[in-house]
Amino acid sequence: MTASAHRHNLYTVDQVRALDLRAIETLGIPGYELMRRAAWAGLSSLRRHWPQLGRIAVYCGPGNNGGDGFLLAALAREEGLQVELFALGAESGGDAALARTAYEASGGRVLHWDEQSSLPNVELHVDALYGTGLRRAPEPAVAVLIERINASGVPVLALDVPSGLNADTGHCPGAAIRASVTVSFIAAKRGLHTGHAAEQVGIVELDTLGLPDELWRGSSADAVLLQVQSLPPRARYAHKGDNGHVLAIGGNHGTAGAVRLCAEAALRAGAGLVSVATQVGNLVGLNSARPELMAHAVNGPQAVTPLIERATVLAVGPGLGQGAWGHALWLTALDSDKPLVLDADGLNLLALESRRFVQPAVLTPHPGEAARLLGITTKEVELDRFAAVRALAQRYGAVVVLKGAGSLISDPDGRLAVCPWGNPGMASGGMGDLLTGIIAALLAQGLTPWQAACLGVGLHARAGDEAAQAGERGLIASDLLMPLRQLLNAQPFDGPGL
Ligand SMILES: NC(=O)C1=CN([C@@H]2O[C@H](COP(=O)(O)OP(=O)(O)OC[C@H]3O[C@@H](n4cnc5c(N)ncnc54)[C@H](O)[C@@H]3O)[C@@H](O)[C@H]2O)[C@@H](O)CC1
Ligand SMILES: [K+]
Repeated sequence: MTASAHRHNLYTVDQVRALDLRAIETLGIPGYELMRRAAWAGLSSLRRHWPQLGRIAVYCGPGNNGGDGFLLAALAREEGLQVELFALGAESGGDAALARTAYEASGGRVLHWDEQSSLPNVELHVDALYGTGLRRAPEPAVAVLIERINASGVPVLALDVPSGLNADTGHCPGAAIRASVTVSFIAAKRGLHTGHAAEQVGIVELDTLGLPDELWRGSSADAVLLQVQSLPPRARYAHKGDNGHVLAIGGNHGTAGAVRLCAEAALRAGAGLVSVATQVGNLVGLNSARPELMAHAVNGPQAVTPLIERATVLAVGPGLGQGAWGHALWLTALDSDKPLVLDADGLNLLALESRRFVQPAVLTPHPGEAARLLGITTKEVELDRFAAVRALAQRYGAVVVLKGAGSLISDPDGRLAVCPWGNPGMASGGMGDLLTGIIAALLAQGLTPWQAACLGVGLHARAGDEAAQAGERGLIASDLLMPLRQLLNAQPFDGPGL
């Protein structure tokens, strides 16, 4: 595996530890040498981002992350920077103790932090409190320090992991550093790319500490980051029948907008034909707003069955409701053998009446829906989004997209991809309806559920980023439709990811 390939791979903390150990035991590189390289990597990132700096503060915790901080402080002093260094937590032995000795031998002073201390007057804070060894929420005195650093308005360089963020899960059990830049060592940790991480990490850089490619050979990653991708150009002789027929089922009284957004996204994502099965009262509105849609009034299973038979893929749930009408359509859709995408009330009904999918299926829950499907709380889902999405995919025999910052995609075999795009402007009504329509359209064009979910999530998030260039607040779902079309038709990228 080449250095560039493993940059898209994400690892669990245990996998990173195994790589560390392999570097030490198999390649014969001492742990202290790795720590020295980590300190160099931190200092060169500092120099790149803040070339004019004169005064820095370094906060060192009790473990090896603190060791990285001591050595960075010693190197920074040698380069003529003024360094204030605070040590927190009981002194530990091993490489971290050697690093502390090296710092003190360079003439550096170690200060002690308590809640009465004030932050030094510096131009940059270097966070070396906790790395991959975080076990629990930082204790109160450290939490106070973290809050003060975050409130100081001074930039923060985090070594390996912003302290307080669980590098395995992306969850923060308590106070956590909000970094401007995180320089991560050896391998990309998966927890820096989903959940709370979006708020904490800033710019993430990876430094592989000069380790040779053979280190990664034979080691498997836990997940991949999605790559930029689009669909290949259409055949010149294509006709609409070649590009699939999506049937969107939903739009109960008062929620016609949801099914319209879903159907319109399916059109913009390239489906050849898009039909809508909905309440009779929505027909006029749908037809006049989007004449390309074929809207049908359905009052129950008999009316929807022939529409399902003509469709390639079903998008079930936007605005469906959980009443008798929605439930009857839902059952008819699930009992057909048509590939489907299930969202919103389609998922809420599934939580009430569980089943395993025999047909190709993609489920797109947000954390609240995922919690209902798993019978746990939303907080428990957020504690470990990786475990939650894998459990869902396995339980339902489907590809599952767990939405939210750093959306995750998993299949029943445990394969996992993480979306690096998207922004908080997308936390607004209708965004999920679009995603459902996009994935359905990609399935209808012949992609597998895994490919359709990966490409669909990536296109949706990137379209959201394009649309957010005019501002995150006030971004509405329809704003994504034009960028979506452009991104879908861009040159395909032939890299890893799908
Ligand atoms: N060979 C290696 O393993 C290398 C490790 N490196 C650094 O070492 C880090 C991992 O080091 P460690 O495994 O020593 O772990 P950390 O330094 O991340 O932290 C663990 C220490 O903090 C304590 N701790 C954890 N959570 C706490 C909390 N909430 N409150 C108080 N104390 C808490 C633990 O008991 C332990 O003493 C990496 O993130 C990286 O920065 C780098 O030096 C590169 C090489
Ligand atoms: K840190």
